[in-house]
Amino acid sequence: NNQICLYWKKRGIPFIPATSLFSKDIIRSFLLTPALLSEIYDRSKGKSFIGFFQMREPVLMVCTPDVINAVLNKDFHSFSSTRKSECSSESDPLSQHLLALDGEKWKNIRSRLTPAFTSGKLKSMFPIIDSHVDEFLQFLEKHQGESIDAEEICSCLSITNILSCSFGLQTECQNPNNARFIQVGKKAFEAGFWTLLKARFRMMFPRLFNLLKLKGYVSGHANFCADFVREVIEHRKMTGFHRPDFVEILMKLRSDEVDKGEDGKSLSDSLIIAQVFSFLVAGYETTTTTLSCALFELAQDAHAAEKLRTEAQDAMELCGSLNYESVNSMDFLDRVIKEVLRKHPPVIFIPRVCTKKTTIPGTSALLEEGTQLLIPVLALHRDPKYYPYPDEFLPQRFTSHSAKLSLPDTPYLPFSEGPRKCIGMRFALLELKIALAKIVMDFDLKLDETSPKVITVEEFARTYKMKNRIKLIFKRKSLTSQDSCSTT
Ligand code: HEM
Repeated sequence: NNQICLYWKKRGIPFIPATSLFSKDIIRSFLLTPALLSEIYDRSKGKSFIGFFQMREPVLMVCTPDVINAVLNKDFHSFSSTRKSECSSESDPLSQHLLALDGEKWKNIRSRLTPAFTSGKLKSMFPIIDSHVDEFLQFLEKHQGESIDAEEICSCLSITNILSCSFGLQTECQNPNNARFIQVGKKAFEAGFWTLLKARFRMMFPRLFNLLKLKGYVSGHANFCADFVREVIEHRKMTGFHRPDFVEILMKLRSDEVDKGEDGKSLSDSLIIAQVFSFLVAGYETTTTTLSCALFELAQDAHAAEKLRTEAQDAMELCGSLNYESVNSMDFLDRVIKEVLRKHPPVIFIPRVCTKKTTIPGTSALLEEGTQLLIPVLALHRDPKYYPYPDEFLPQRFTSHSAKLSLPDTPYLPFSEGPRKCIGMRFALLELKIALAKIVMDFDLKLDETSPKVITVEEFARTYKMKNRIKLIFKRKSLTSQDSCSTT
């Protein structure tokens, strides 16, 4: 142990000693549990950074907004990587997606994917998402008064939107013919306990992970989805079928590039498939968790739900319908979502790896190439220094008059910051806005009595632990004038 601790000592960096390999804490240290990360953050006691060990691997936790800003933004060139070694493309062709790439390959794909997420493209996708939300409302109507599992229904809406918008699947949530595809999509990427173990193993031993030809998903299911996208691409090439989804956008980007004479570098079918997979991997669980947590909070805050309803109705009246412009004009809706993502950020830490020998920004402490860094998003979002009453749900903290809630002043990082920031942020926000605005307009919602009133950080940060936990009851608004749910 002493030998290992020398690692941080030699660099003059404050640190927490490694736990013995035989201690029961070793599992927590391998899994990087939310509770452990909060403990490490608390022990940094206002220092800009603190070293610790994930099992025996040194990791630097970056704790203050100025240094975080340097790592994510200003000195991005020294910290552009998210893992120690790339996934091998031979053992895992689907891993040639944005989340798994680094360096020039990442830069190249990122810049080519960015045009797929402009407001114009998202606006054209509005009717697709809106139609899935309407099917979702029909489901709620059919099951009103029943106790419904929040995670189950939100994951269904989230996967349907992604399979439809990214994979080109023309689907209705409730159509039994699509049920198999939805189940397979969910199973392939569900963040179960084993997926978490594999993710941590890959983080610590990337070369061994590749050598063992392990994959971050269930191969059989993933191949089924990949074959499906391949068929969609072929079908569209042959028939010229038009639908404003990501498959079409990426195919169009490719043909534009070919027109510009960049044929040699054009996006191959498999690269397109890998990218739509990244949208599923990155967007499915994150959106599910956010929507479940938003419904959980609104079910317990009748005042916020009512305010949201009034705002949605006003926006409808002003614009004639709920459309791209009206959902984006809803200021309180925006604050509700911001506060949900502050209190329950689905990505609880952001990993970075030092890509060249460099000093910690603002200090003389030297970091070697390959050093792992970690930004503890959840712990920062729950620090009362930045967010008074951090465990309360207070959308009003995000007023236009409040202090600047972004780096380098305040750590607000649900989607991260800098060049590697979530590329799907605006797509995710659009889905969440349409769903929440429409749900509160049509339904009163309350928590089932069997449901806990508080979700612990361990629960929401581990989606598989949230299953069968939050139970909600929906009641159609028009039917409930006098017996509407009283939720306070
Ligand atoms: C509420 C929902 C979501 C949250 C909270 C979220 C959060 C994040 C975070 C924290 C990152 C890591 C950024 C970094 O390393 O600095 C990320 C990356 C990414 N996200 Fe999201 N995400 C969400 C939804 C989505 C959706 C719906 C999509 C796709 C349509 C998506 C696609 C991606 C991709 C491709 C990356 C990798 C970006 C890169 O490395 O360049 N995300 N997301």
